[in-house]
Amino acid sequence: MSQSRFWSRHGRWNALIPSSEYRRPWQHAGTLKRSYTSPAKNILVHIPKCNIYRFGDSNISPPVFRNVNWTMKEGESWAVIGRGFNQKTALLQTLRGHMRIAPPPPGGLFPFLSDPPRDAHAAISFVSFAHRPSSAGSAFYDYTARYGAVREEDRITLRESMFGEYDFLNLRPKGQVSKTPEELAIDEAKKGIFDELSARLGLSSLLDLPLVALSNGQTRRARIVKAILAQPELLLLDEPLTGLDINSRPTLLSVLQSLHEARCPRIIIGLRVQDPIPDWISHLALVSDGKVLTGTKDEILETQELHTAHQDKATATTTLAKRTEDEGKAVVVLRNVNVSYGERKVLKSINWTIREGQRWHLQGANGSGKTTLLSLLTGDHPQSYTQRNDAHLELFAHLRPRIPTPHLRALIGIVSPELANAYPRRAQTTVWDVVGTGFDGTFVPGGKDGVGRGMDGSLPDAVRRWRVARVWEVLAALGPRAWASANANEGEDEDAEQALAGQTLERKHGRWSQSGDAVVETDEGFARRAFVDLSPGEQSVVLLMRALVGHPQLVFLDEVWAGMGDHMVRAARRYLREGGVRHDQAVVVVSHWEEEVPWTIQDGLYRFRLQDGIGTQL
Ligand SMILES: Nc1ncnc2c1ncn2[C@@H]1O[C@H](COP(=O)(O)OP(=O)(O)OP(=O)(O)O)[C@@H](O)[C@H]1O
Repeated sequence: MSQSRFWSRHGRWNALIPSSEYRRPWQHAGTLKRSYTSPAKNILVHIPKCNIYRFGDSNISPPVFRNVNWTMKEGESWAVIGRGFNQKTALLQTLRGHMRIAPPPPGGLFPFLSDPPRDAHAAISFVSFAHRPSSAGSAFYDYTARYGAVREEDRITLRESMFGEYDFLNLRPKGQVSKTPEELAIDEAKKGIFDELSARLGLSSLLDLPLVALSNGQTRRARIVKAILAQPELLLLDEPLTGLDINSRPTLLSVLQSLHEARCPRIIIGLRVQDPIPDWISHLALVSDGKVLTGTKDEILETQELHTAHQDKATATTTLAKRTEDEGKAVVVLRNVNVSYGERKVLKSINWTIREGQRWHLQGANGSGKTTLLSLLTGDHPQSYTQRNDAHLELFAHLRPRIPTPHLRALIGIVSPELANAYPRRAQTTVWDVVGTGFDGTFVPGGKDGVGRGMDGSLPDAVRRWRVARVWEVLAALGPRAWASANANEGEDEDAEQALAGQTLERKHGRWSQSGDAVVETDEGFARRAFVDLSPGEQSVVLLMRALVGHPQLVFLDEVWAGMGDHMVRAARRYLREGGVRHDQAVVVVSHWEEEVPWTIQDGLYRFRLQDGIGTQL
């Protein structure tokens, strides 16, 4: 069926065509028609000079946000931009009803939902790309399952995940009752929309793959499509661009723009301060140090806050030695390495040598095979064992089958979205425990002092003491005091360190430090906290500490900044550039944002790009 016939039969999902041509959403049978006459209906979000508290905190405790004055009107396009400590996400969580607003806004937080009254829980959706929530359980989730034969329970395909496995039988989701003609009409319209969105977001060729086989960026795009199909009235997307390759970003933004303009759904996006702000965004809510600054994009961009964040990137200095070329010892040698799933060839004849001391940026579009390549090097991929004939996979001067996987885990420090999702979140596991598992590359804390048992199970006392000292070292370099220092100094490190040294370091009132009453958690306090209770950004930092603590020969930093606040990123970048990794360690950074890599070409950075399965050193 041609596209125009499709639209005329089912009513258009107006968002997919320019909004100036068509502005009436939800016209197909059974869906809600909206009119926009009453003034309340034109106000989407209304927070008039209120404080925002965590539930359970009284009005005399310090609020998460003080004196918030935010009115979002129909027709405006808002982004929430946050620096540090996940405050952006806290503001978005406020819109989900996860915070207490005092006094409660007269007319409700969402005036547009008042006539006829609609349930905000049903009307507002939130998609976040933070790590696995703590509610997902404490067990280790085997993230390597996707590389091997797909298990029966993981067989559900992308298409089935959108519409249900028995959809073709036209049955209601959990019953045997056939769908009504009206339901079938809605389904058909939704499928058309789904096909259109899938095509625009590059998912069409993946619809019949098992969900577990999708790459990170492919999964993110699929989650956005699914959220849109659920027909919320307002969709909150937290960091939708993170993890998307450079070509997908404009496409996704243009889809979001047209959906928003057609109000099906309206969209608020959460961005990090360092993210580019899409042209179509007209208004910003800038969240910083317990304050929310709202206004037009131009007004907010003029404020000092955003400038400093951008300046920081330019001011860092490097300590990286000059390019080592062929001097260092080879830690990885790949020759003619291949990975395929049936007919699907993901990596074709890859040749790549990584030497000690080198810093690499591994590049490639979503689905180009970066994670697959790293999983060969970490030994997690079953095909790391089966490189035969002229294919050669050598790790730390041994052929892969000759080096036991537990040894590899101790020799490689890794941060990745897959590992972050998989890391067990047991109630009793502390930050110290998690960092301590980095020495042996395990997932279960153990050994005296929680610093592991060593490869042969007997850790000499001297090594144990070194490990303990080393945990304190990374806690100091990457923990809350380092973030506060990065926050305070905006570039002048020494002054800030001195200012901090004079402070009483104690923890008060959760994770959000308030402006004016600088409160910084001690390393000891942070080390004792339960990993599961940390914010996603804090968890990311702790997993970075885990990757670096043992000074492993090879470090993989895959989307290392995910979820981290601006201050954390600054502290971690500084540490990485200024001695956090030594000259005998090799580092591979995977990121779709060149500016996120802690080193530049001038510093001697090497680049390896995957495209259509082929790897090229640039
Ligand atoms: N079991 C499988 N069967 C078929 N294809 C698979 C399987 N596992 C992975 N793939 C495909 O392999 C390709 C490479 O995936 P990979 O996760 O390595 O990409 P990536 O470069 O890391 O992407 P991203 O930037 O989105 O993280 C993807 O197109 C994915 O769909």
